[in-house]
Amino acid sequence: MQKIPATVVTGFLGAGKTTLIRHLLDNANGKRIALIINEFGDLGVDGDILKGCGDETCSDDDIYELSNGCICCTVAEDFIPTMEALLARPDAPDHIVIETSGLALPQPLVRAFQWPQIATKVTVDGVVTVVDGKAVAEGVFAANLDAVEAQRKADDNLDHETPLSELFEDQIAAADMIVVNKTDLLDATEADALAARLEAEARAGVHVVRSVMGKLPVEVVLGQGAEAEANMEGREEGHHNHHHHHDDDDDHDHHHHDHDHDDFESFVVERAEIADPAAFSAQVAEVIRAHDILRLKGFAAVAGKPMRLTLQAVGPRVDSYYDQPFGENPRATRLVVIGQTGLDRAAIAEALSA
Ligand SMILES: Nc1nc2c(ncn2[C@@H]2O[C@H](COP(=O)(O)OP(=O)(O)OP(=O)(O)O)[C@@H](O)[C@H]2O)c(=O)[nH]1
Repeated sequence: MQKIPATVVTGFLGAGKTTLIRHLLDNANGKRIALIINEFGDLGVDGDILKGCGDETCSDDDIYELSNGCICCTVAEDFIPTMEALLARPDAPDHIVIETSGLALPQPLVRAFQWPQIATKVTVDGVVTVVDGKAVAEGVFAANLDAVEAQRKADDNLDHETPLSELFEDQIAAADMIVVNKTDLLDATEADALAARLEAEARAGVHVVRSVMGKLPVEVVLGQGAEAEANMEGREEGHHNHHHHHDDDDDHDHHHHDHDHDDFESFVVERAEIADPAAFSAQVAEVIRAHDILRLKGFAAVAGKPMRLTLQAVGPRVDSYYDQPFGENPRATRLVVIGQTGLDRAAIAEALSA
C-alpha cells in the first residue's frame, strides 16, 4: 500500500501559514486534503478560516485541531492518536497537511513519523517553512513579537525555552522548501538578499520560493516526495550548513507580485526516445541542479520498450518507472519543467535533449 503523503507547514506566528494552506485548499483541484492544525494560543481562528470554504476538498470532518499545546511536545498524547484516527478512516485523504504552531520545533514532529503506529501508512512529503519576509528582513523573525511571547506563556505543555533565533534556525534546517512570504512588503533587492541568505542557511538543494499571500502553485508545494522522516540528516536542531549550491543569481531578477503565479512558469520539452533510463535520470538531475528547476515531470519513450517511462523529479531526486504501454498514444517524450520565472528555456531544452 502506498503511504499517504503529509506536508508539514511550519513558521512563526503570523508568517502566513494559514493563508498558504487556505490557498492550497482553494486550488486543490479535486485532491482530498485532510488538515491537522496545531492552533494553540489563538483561539481557533485558523480553524475558522480554513473551515466552511464549502468545497468538497476540505469538509469540516477533514480538519483535526490539536489544541493541547505545541505539537512537538505532545506527540504521544495528541499527534499520534490523531493521526491514527485519521488513518483509520475508510475514506483516506489523498494528502495530509499539518500546520504546526509557531513555536513548534519541526524536527520532533518529523521524527514522530518513524513511530510504528503510523510509519507504514504515512510519510513526510515535505517540510515547508513559511517565513514572514518583512519581519525577517528587519531581523525580528515575527511581525508581532508580543503575540509570540503570549503564545509561549499560554502553552503549559511547552517543554522548550528555545530562543526565537534558534527556533528560526531549526525551522530553516528542517525545511524541504522555504517560502519567503509577504514579498509585497519588500522591494526586489531586499527580497533577493533575504532569499540568498536563507538559501545559504538551508540544506543543499532546498528551494527558496517567494510568495504573496501564500499563492504558490499547488504542484510546487505538495508532492515533493522528500520522505523527510527517513532522511533526518542535516535537519537536526541547530545544524549549520553554510554552503552555496548556486552561484548565479540572475534568475532572481524577475519579480512581479501583482498576480497569482507570476513568479512561476512552466513549459514543455519534447525530445527523441531515450536510450538508457538510468543515464537519463542522471542527466535530468544535473539539468535540475544547474538551472534551479523546482519540478520536472512527464513521460519518456525508451528505445526498444513498449511501456512508457514516467519521470518525476523534485530537487535532486529523480524517480522513474514504467507505468503503462503507449498503446494508441504516440511514442513521445514530453517533460514539463516548472520553476520560478526566468528559466533559461532554450538552455534547458537543449540540455534535456542532449
Ligand atoms: N501583506 C501581506 N500580508 C499577508 C501575507 N500573507 C499573509 N498575510 C497576512 O498576515 C497575517 C497572518 O497570516 P496567517 O496566515 O494567519 O499567519 P499564520 O502563520 O497562519 O499565523 P498563526 O496561525 O497565527 O501562527 C494575516 O493577517 C494575513 O492576511 C502577504 O503575503 N502579504
